[in-house]
Amino acid sequence: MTTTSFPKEDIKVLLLEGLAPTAVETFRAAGYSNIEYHEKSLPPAELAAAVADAHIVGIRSRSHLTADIFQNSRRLMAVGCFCIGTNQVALDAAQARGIPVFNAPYSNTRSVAELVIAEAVMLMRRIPEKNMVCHRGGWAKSAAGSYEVRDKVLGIVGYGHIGTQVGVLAESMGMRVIYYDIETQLALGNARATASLDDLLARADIVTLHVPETPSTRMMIAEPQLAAMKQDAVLINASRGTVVDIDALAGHLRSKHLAGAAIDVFPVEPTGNSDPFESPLVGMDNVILTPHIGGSTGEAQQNIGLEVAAKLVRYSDNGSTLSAVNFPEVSLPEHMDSRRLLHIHENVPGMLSRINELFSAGEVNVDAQFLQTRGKVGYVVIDVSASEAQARQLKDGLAAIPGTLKTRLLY
Ligand SMILES: NC(=O)C1=CN([C@@H]2O[C@H](COP(=O)(O)OP(=O)(O)OC[C@H]3O[C@@H](n4cnc5c(N)ncnc54)[C@H](O)[C@@H]3O)[C@@H](O)[C@H]2O)C=CC1
Ligand SMILES: O=C(O)CCC(=O)C(=O)O
Repeated sequence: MTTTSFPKEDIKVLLLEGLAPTAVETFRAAGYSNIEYHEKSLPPAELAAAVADAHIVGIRSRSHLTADIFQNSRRLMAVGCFCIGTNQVALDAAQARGIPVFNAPYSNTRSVAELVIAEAVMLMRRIPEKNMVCHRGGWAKSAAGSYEVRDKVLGIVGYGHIGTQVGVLAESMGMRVIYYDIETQLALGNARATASLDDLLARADIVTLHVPETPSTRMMIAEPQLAAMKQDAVLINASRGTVVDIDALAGHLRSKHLAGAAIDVFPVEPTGNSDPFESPLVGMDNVILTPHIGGSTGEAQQNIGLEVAAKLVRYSDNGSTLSAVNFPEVSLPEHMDSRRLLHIHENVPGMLSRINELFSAGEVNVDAQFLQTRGKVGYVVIDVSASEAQARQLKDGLAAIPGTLKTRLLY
């Protein structure tokens, strides 16, 4: 009674970007054997073709799933972002095709926060420059420009899951934490909200960015904001590359207005480890450059693999969409004694009555019904006591309702 409407071995799972083995194991343990696994992201044309052939797709931050890809991927049922950010996915286009997108909103939070704290210490001690001098066979033993982080002001831009973790860790080391967020956020410990971004930039010795990529955060730290930072302050960006004007940052580092930076994310990132990396910051001794590894720890990747794969399996097996980022959220009980029909449709008036007419005309007993809408999409789940043939007939009937985006039958 828990198999999906077509055999699980026919459900093609495409996993890109070297997802942790826990992801593959979770699919296999749930009976999904048709798994195509890639260590890297794919070039755009290959990606489009591979996604068009898949029912379930798992990616990280490098694979850009565009509106065109969704338009041409008729089999696609669900997408899993095995990370926090979902800016690489055209979420509205996915929604319009009836495709839920899941992510792992917390699994790598701690990993990013730890890296940021480590970088704050390294930058305040001017370790990047000293490290380079040693590598070149020199010796730069000096306390000039080196400071403890204790009692320094840490300015956190974006006080969400990661920002708050960074703040808690920083306070435990004696830093004074201030933050700026567009939403009113509960201050943890002794952290204090600032009145504005400019206020934060004028007061912080260390500025760290933890905002998502959105229109409001694009180039949020550009020339005027960099100019507003304190002399000898340092900047850490482990959010998204589009948040900082990287050329302007290079200028402020070169002129020694800013003492250093640690940058993990870039406006354009290589698609794989064999591709070249280019940035105006390359070769600058006062900059720590890392290849988007804020969330790349064993712990984070294992947990993300389990979490997102489990969400995809649950949706495929049971229809639950809890924590989908673009889709009506429904947490469903198991349906051991019923057959379950899923109907994803355009969110227009009268849809539910058309669905119900179909069931009363068919004289089928409805055991349970769940409805949720979000944006332009509605999602109805109906459990029925019906034979397989009756259920298939109902599925065909549902598919014929104008405005239907997708239907599925779970046994
Ligand atoms: N470097 C890496 O490997 C990783 C990077 N990230 C990035 O970090 C970002 C933040 O992650 P979380 O803290 O989990 O997200 P979150 O959603 O919990 O927090 C983001 C915060 O930023 C605030 N915000 C949004 N727009 C803003 C604006 N214009 N000005 C000020 N605040 C604004 C939000 O209100 C929210 O409080 C993710 O969206 C992702 O892009 C996440 C994980 C790993
Ligand atoms: O590890 C990754 O591929 C992406 C991490 C990240 O940026 C995120 O979780 O948003």
